[in-house]
Amino acid sequence: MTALVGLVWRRAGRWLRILSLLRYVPPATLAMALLLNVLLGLLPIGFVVAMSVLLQRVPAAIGGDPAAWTALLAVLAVAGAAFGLQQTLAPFQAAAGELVMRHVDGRCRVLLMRAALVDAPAMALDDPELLDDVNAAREAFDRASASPGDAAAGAVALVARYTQLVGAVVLVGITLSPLAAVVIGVTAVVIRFGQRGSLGKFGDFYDGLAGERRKVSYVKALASGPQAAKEIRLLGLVDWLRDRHRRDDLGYLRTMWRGRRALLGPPFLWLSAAGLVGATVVFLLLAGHGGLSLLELGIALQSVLILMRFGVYFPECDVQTQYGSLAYEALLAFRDKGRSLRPLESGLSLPADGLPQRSIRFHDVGFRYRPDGREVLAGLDLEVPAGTSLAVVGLNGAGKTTLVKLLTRLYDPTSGRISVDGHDLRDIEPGDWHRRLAVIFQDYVRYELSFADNIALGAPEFDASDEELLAAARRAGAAEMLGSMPGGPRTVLSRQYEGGRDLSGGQWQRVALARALHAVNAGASVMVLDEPTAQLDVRAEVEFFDRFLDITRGLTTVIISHRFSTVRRADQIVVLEHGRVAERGTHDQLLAAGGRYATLFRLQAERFTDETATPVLESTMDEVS
Ligand SMILES: Nc1ncnc2c1ncn2[C@@H]1O[C@H](COP(=O)(O)OP(=O)(O)OP(=O)(O)O)[C@@H](O)[C@H]1O
Repeated sequence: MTALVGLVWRRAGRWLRILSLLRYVPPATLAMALLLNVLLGLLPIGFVVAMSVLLQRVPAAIGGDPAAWTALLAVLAVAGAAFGLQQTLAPFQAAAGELVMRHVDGRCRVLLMRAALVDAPAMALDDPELLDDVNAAREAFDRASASPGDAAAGAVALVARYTQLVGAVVLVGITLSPLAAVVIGVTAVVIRFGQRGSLGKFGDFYDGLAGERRKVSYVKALASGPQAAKEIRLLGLVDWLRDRHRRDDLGYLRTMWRGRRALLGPPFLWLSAAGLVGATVVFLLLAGHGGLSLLELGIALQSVLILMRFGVYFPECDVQTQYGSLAYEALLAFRDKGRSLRPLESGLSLPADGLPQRSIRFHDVGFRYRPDGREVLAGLDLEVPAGTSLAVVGLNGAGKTTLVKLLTRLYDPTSGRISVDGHDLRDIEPGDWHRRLAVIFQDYVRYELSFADNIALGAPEFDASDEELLAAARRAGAAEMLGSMPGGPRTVLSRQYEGGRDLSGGQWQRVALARALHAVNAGASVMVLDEPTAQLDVRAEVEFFDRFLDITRGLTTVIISHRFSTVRRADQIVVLEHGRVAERGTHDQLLAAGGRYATLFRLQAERFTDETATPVLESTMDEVS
């Protein structure tokens, strides 16, 4: 009993959630969709009545009575109109459903975007359970499965089916008997709920396979997308990928088929049997009635047939409402779980205007990505005086990028705190703080947009002129490449668009630098550069550092680099090791101290003079450790 109540409660909740989506549809569109569906539910009932009247009038007409012929033709016209109107309205019903779907999906896409980029902290996107949810929602919007909009449109389409059900029950009640109406109505509803119940169980089972589906889609995307195409060809991975895809896909499909057989097969047989019993009872009642007219018999028989159609799946609503509601639930789960992972707000929301005036400080900061993970930063103490530059060097995995993620508040410290001019960073309004930052991450985004837009996105709220964007490009050494672009700053930075251009890694890095410089023009005062010259050639790197002081003048700069030539001009250099500062000082102080930095610098310098491979810190670090 408790299980049944639980089931009804869950189902009611699911339907309420689907119905709540209709608030995203403009009232006029919704009213039109509902009206069309009510009409399409009533028209078959009208057709049944008209055909039965027609049947009743045939004997009189063929008896030679001209008035009966006229009446027969009038009824035929009504039946024809009911049928014709059904056919005419069906495409409008589909179009109205499409409109409902588009309105709902449009709003849900924004909801997903907000959930991923605003509600959830960055760490939520490291959680595999949350990734399954976000993937389920994204799959739906990519039309790989039913979307929330499909669920809403499916719910509206159900109105036609249930209008028909009520109409047919009423007809059976009037023509046959109230008992027959109850029997047939209950049978139809039981079969309907049974079928939907097993579809629901299968839906939950399908939901549980989200992780498997993610694996299959990843391999599919890898094999068909352009990103990995070069490496796949060169490494000869085509056969491996094909086998891997076949194995994963078949493994997933076999599990799904097994579940589908087990969950849908037996209920289908039982429910069909129940339908047969209900129909037999009604036909027995029909046979025992005796005094039915031809009209009543015609109406009763056709109504019973309409009701029996409730025993099959409805192609326009069932899969849509079932899987579309799962996609919506996944979206809501992602949003709610993401919100629950948000660090507790301090309650303060200080403006970041003018910060930092004195310094940014890391106070005994500790950090782990997951509660059960290793400590990536441990007891990190660091001060960056405002208006100065700090360079951070360290082995791969030492925690340099993590430090940047904390400084930019994508994550908060697990212990300790970061302060800006004495204010805890958590007390400063995050959006405001972000506008004070100009950041280039190691994996900065290469937007498939125009050259100008790629730069303008450094400060989207700032209405920059082309001249301002070009000034940022010139300072970053990115303006030269415009000479070879037919569309100038409007050239899309991807060959996949007409007139578009692909850029080399180094050229992209200059565009990213221009984006950061544009953010500075728009008011940012803290510049964070994670490996800003990794992809620049030697000449470009020298140029960059010749201009480094000019570019960063007056700014508080944090620069991460494996190249010592890059960091030597920084006001302060720290060597990060095991999540804490191992050495600090200026380039000259660190060289004079003769410690780790000095050893590494000399090793790299020797490499330069030997004109061997590009000197990289990690290889030299490995040699001394
Ligand atoms: N999202 C994440 N979830 C879990 N662990 C992570 C995540 N990102 C980084 N790590 C781990 O944190 C450690 C520090 O990574 P981080 O990227 O900060 O190092 P890094 O010093 O910048 O390295 P590199 O020089 O290679 O860029 C590494 O062990 C890495 O595996």
